[in-house]
Amino acid sequence: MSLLDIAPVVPVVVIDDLETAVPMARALVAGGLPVIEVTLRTAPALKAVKRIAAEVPEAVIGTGTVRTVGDVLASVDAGAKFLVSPGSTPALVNAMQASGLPFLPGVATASEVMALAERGLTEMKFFPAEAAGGLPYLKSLAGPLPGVRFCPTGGIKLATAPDYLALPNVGCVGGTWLTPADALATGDYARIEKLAAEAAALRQAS
Ligand SMILES: O=C(O)C(=O)C[C@H](O)[C@H](O)COP(=O)(O)O
Repeated sequence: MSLLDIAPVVPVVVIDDLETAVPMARALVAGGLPVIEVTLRTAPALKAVKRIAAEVPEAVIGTGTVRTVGDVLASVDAGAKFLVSPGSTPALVNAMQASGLPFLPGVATASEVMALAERGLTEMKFFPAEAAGGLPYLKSLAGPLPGVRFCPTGGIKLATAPDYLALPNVGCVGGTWLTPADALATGDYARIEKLAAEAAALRQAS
């Protein structure tokens, strides 16, 4: 099954404390969101991926903020099941393709989408979704660029996700709202599970 079709929302998580990784992943899975993107923006990120991969087998754990060939190799090494990048350089896309993992290269323009389509790629991250034009922009891409589907991410919340999910060229959306920093800091995993459950219910609602 495509990465875009497993769950309506992909939580984008920033791990500051390694100890939060496993209980956080369990809460997201329990709420109904098994696809989890750990951003490589913090020191414990790769260790967090490794732990989640080992201890939460129901999670489909991947890395985000993948910017370099080194990030790709380190992600594979940590046990990531997919890769997400904010943008797409030829060297990075080559490395992501060579990894053999599913991946969502970041795009924000029609030309970027077309460059990836020339490589046979049909699933991408639209980033930064709201800032780059949001719903009307994605709607405008659907006509001239059929066959490409997106995971818009950046500025999307529970309230705005349904409109994105209703677009024919959107498979799922990504966002950080599922794992608020204060909930992680205080160990409020029940709140994270509740946020995940609300988001997981969007597929039926949309
Ligand atoms: O660094 C990356 O590659 C990312 O994944 C960036 C995230 O997609 C955004 O930071 C989403 O953040 P929100 O707008 O809070 O939902």
